Amino acid sequence: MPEPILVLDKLEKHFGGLAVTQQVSLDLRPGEIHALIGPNGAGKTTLIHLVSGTLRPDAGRVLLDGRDVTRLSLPQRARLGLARSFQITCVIPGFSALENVALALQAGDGSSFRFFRAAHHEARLNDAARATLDEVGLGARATIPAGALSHGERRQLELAVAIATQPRLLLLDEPLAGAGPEETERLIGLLQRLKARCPILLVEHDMQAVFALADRISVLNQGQLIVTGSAAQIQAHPEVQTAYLGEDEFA
Ligand SMILES: Nc1ncnc2c1ncn2[C@@H]1O[C@H](COP(=O)(O)OP(=O)(O)OP(=O)(O)O)[C@@H](O)[C@H]1O
Repeated sequence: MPEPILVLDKLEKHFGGLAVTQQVSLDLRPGEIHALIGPNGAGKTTLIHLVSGTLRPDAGRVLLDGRDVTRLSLPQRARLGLARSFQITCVIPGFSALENVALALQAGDGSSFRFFRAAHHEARLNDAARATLDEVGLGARATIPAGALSHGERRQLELAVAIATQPRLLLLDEPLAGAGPEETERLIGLLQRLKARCPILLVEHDMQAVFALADRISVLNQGQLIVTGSAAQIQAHPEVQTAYLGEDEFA
């Protein structure tokens, strides 16, 4: 089995007296989509914050490629290849899709944003940006301002911006939220293709999408990890069914 890219080791987080993350351990391996699910308030978003570096755990460790990054800030983790999409991704509405990706590529190169005017004329950068847009299925929309893209296309662009920095992994918090049925299908296909290049830790409420996409699923409930397993394993798990009582995902 390949070495995991990301390891969460007994992570703990409290907000006042509330234990929101309790001894949570899981890993993310190359080529996989690992979905994190659980009822409302289970602690999924908090766990993503602990991984990205927005929040520091009270105890436990986050390892990226075997390196302990627990004490590193969000930008320091991002530089090591931890890309979080959709909440911190900066897409500039007035810039074309191509310019947005070129800017991300340039930032990933370590060059200064001061040079972006010159850079967007640079053929090499544009070729790479175009290839990234092709990869997410937006090649034909390269010249359209980001602000004029449809909701689903904007998500595709956000993914292009995220992968332009050549991350080691992607943290995706509800990438399908607000997408219509066709857009959802397109995004599922895209995530399926992207995972070979970049493994994905995914928080998603759309259970059908989770079952279609995830190689492994971890279920959180009240801050505790109940089980990690395949879709069939977690669907058959009695504690998972109890945790979801009253919610419609497993009805
Ligand atoms: N900054 C905070 N201060 C205090 N309590 C918080 C804070 N952030 C989250 N919580 C609490 O922690 C618990 C877990 O919240 P979290 O947002 O991580 O859950 P979630 O599984 O992502 O929920 P949802 O599916 O509804 O988005 C909730 O009870 C929430 O009210």
